[in-house]
Amino acid sequence: ACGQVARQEPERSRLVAYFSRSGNTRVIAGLIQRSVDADLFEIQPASAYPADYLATVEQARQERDSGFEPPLASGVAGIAKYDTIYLGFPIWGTTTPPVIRSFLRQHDLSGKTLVPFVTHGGYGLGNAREILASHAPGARIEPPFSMEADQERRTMDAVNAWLGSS
Ligand SMILES: Cc1cc2nc3c(=O)[nH]c(=O)nc-3n(C[C@H](O)[C@H](O)[C@H](O)COP(=O)(O)O)c2cc1C
Repeated sequence: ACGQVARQEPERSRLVAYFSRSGNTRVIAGLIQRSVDADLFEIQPASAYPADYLATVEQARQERDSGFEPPLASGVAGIAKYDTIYLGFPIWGTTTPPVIRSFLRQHDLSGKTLVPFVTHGGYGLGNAREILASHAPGARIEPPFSMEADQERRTMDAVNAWLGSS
């Protein structure tokens, strides 16, 4: 018989999941994804943060202080098939953005390897490592890759100064 064998793409075992507001972390996510041949998932809140930077800072501060975990726009289908998750985010208010806590709460990463990649505006990782450890129990968490990246605040200050003087 002429057996019809469904040709399937080999399933990828690596996932790059990231959150990015101003694009710095997204650039790194793309670099990793193309380098290690991973699936890519953008973590997004169900309701987007304000376009205004200062309004976002204030909302993020309130959500951090109250421990709020914002609902996500969507989750990763079939998280079980991945053995390595590269998780990328910016530092917000010296910690992980609230959506990262939501993401870790909603996806069981136990038994998986978690590779954090982090951008910050010059003040370092804050308590992000502790949050990852407490929210991804059972995951093997690798030392994070981190780097300083451009701050939206600096761009905003420069543009506002120019607008105010023109
Ligand atoms: C709401 C908010 C809070 C931030 N808080 C911090 C902070 O506490 N420490 C820091 O070094 N950078 C802070 N930053 C700067 C970002 O971490 C940095 O610009 C990062 O690269 C942005 O990544 P993205 O472009 O992927 O969104 C903050 C940025 C925003 C929008």
